Amino acid sequence: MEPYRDIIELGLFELSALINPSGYEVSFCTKAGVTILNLPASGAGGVPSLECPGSLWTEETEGTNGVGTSLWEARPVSLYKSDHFLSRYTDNCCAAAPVFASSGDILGVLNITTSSESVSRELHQMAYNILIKMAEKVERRLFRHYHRDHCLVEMRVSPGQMALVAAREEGSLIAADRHAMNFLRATGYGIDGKSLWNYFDRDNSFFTPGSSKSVALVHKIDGVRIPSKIHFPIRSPLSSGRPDHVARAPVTGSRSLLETVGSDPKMIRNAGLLQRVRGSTLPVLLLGETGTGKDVLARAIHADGPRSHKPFVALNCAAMPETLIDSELFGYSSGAFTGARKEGQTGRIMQAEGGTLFLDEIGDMPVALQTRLLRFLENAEVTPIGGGAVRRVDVRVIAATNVSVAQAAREGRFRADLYYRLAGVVVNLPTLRERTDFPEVVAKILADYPAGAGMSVSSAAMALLQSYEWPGNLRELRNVLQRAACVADDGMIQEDHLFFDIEINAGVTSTAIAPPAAISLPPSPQRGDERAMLMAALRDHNDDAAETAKALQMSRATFYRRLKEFGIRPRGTRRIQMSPTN
Ligand SMILES: Nc1ncnc2c1ncn2[C@@H]1O[C@H](COP(=O)(O)OP(=O)(O)OP(=O)(O)O)[C@@H](O)[C@H]1O
Repeated sequence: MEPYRDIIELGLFELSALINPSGYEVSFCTKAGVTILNLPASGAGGVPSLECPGSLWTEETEGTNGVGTSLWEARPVSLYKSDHFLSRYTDNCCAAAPVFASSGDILGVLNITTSSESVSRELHQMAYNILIKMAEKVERRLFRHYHRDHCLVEMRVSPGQMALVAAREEGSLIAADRHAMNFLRATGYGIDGKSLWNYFDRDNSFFTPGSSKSVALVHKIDGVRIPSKIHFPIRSPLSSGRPDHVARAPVTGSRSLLETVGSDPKMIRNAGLLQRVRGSTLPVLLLGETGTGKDVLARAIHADGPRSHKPFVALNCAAMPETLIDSELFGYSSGAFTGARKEGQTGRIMQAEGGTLFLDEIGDMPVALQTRLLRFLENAEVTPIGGGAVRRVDVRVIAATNVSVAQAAREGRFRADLYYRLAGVVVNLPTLRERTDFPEVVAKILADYPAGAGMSVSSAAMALLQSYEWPGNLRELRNVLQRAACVADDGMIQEDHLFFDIEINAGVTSTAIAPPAAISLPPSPQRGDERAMLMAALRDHNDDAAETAKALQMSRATFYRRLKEFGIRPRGTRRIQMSPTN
């Protein structure tokens, strides 16, 4: 179970992002019916979760219920209020879909539940459809992960159905998912000891590994062409990029100053300045908006300097009460105050001896403490609270803040003399929207994150990222990319994998934040789900608008109008070609 946990968590996360606004909580239960993972409904406040971890949902114990019935029948199940057997559940709507392991056994079920009164039968049906798609997606991810060292063939066996097989490079079959099994068995064969070429005309292009490629496998018996994609082993050095990418995450080792600064001219100037004072003890003051990378840069300055083999000690001055900062910084002698340790405590400054002391959020340091810090910076001596021997300390101080200390000094909240002491070298970090090396930053952040390493970003997704304001700067970009890397299915981040922190930002920043058009928030949960459903349907039909519209039983004109209404921007060329008669 453990190796699969990450993949299942990603599925839950993605499912939650899609249906949580309608008041659903999502969970995963083992094949024994025990909830092991749960994401509560947003805005649930103190309302207890319906499916908390550890709860048991078998048919025997709880009567007809989503999880238990789905496990029993080994198929997706949806229950709307009075469909439940026990009266205590008849206010709830739930649905569950089994997830099959690549062996064909049930691994567990994905489950959605809500007690929200506003969920109509239609909305629940939509949520159910999304759940089924997600369970299949999780299954495909599990299959791909399990067979990542084999050739993977993705066959579109019907307009809405993808089937996966794992094969050796010469075509002999290793495994097939349940959709492929159905498809191949339909020809009257099992897969044991078989090769792809028992079912399809031999395709010589299959034998030239190098990258993912699209082929049409021609069925031996009826000559039907099955559009397929072949992916050679992901770990093979031969499996290089796909055509539609603009950023490919390089593999990075430990982060140096130069790696940290990227190729933005302002950051390069900063790096040059820092290199020139590399060996000195001149204090460095890092100024920049929240999330611009001050902490990361401080660590890189230390790691790249002659003190790298000595401690790097960080103290967040905003996160501690005044009394604690004092004792944290300077330490205290035995019995200095009530509650103090008998043997006293060494302060952070002493702990950083020979190395670097990083004072984060220095602009929030209480004025009384600023005086003590100034004294230390002037004479490099520490006197623990409660007395004791004065110690000389050799540390380099790096301070950082996202508030304007110059302004704070003018207003008397920050000692001007401390400002000048700290400002030996002042480094202004540009905001993310000012940086000129955006794609490079994206690649670097992706490479830092296990699920992101090796991921590409489509041109459209990159354009969308670049159009955003990024009030949370690199930190926010990291969050968005991490989420996207979690939900992207095939190594490529697309527009609809991007979920921005708009709600969070709306609460905490004064900057005007324009959400990019394609992710504008839906006005109501129902609309949100319809949008998600449209996007899921498009994905399932390989972004083919004609096929998607047909599957949804909509005219193409209506389908395009809905896409436009929901701000869904089509990707492939087929989607933007529409005949005037439609
Ligand atoms: N050079 C970089 N390359 C890649 N990612 C970076 C870089 N700098 C910062 N980040 C990402 O942005 C996140 C936030 O960076 P950091 O904590 O250094 O910002 P900060 O300016 O100190 O923020 P705050 O002022 O809120 O403390 C990091 O955790 C990291 O994920």
